[in-house]
Amino acid sequence: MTTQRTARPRHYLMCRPSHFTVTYQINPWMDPAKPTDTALAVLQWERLYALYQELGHTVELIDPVPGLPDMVYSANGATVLDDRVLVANFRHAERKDEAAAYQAWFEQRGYQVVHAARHTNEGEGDYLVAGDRILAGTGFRTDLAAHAEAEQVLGAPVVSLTLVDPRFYHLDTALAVLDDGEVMYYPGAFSPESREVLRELYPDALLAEEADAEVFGLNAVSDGRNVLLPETAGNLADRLADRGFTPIGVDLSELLKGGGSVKCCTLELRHAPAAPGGAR
Ligand SMILES: CN(C)C(=N)NCCC[C@H](N)C(=O)O
Repeated sequence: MTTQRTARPRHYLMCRPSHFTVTYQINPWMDPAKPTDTALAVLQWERLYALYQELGHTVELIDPVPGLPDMVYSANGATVLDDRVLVANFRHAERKDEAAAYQAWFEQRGYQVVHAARHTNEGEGDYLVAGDRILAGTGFRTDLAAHAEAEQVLGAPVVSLTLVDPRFYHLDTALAVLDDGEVMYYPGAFSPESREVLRELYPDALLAEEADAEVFGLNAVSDGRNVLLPETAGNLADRLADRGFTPIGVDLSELLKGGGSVKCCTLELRHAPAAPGGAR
């Protein structure tokens, strides 16, 4: 019998790709010699933005900043748990200034804790909240030392996972949280030790094949029932359907040129009810 899945309304932060282009290379997917089409990127992004709202989710927006073309990947801006925000501290100079924009956005909304990170971390690119724990990537972008800082600031136990394949440079390219206790991942992206950790924590996980991982199929967003993922990850979509999820294919081919897809464009805001007199 197929498991019945229940969607939970979510709250997301997105950034319109008004200034999207690829003029530098900080991951293997980016090629500045390949032309980009900003108008098409905006159109594809608008479809994702509309889709979330059609599914009953709330989406807030942060203003894109000229000269910060990667700001569309809002998942990298911070990690939010209840009323606590750990702001990103980007590895590469090209993205460093994004942190101030994200920090200001959260401060203006009256979050209790808005922590400017001491250690290099790239937000939900490497921190995925999975029920009561945080799965944390390291190896390419987020420093291992940052994981202890995340645990302290966000107040949840962190499980460190080491990424070993440069194509999958953020945890959210290699693993997606489908529900509090359920994940899908591509084993080949992880060190043998981390594969063992994942096997123990999630013996029933959906294991993705390389072909689906390579088209960023794991860069997916789930609300517990609907799973939005790149439309090219057809095999993975079928396997999600077998497990009772509703896969929804999305075309973000322009944003793939920057090395990101659905999840990268989506930062989840998980917060407690605003305190009396709070700004939200
Ligand atoms: C799924 N991924 C990797 C993300 N969470 N973010 C995409 C960041 C892309 C940007 N050009 C960079 O290389 O930082």
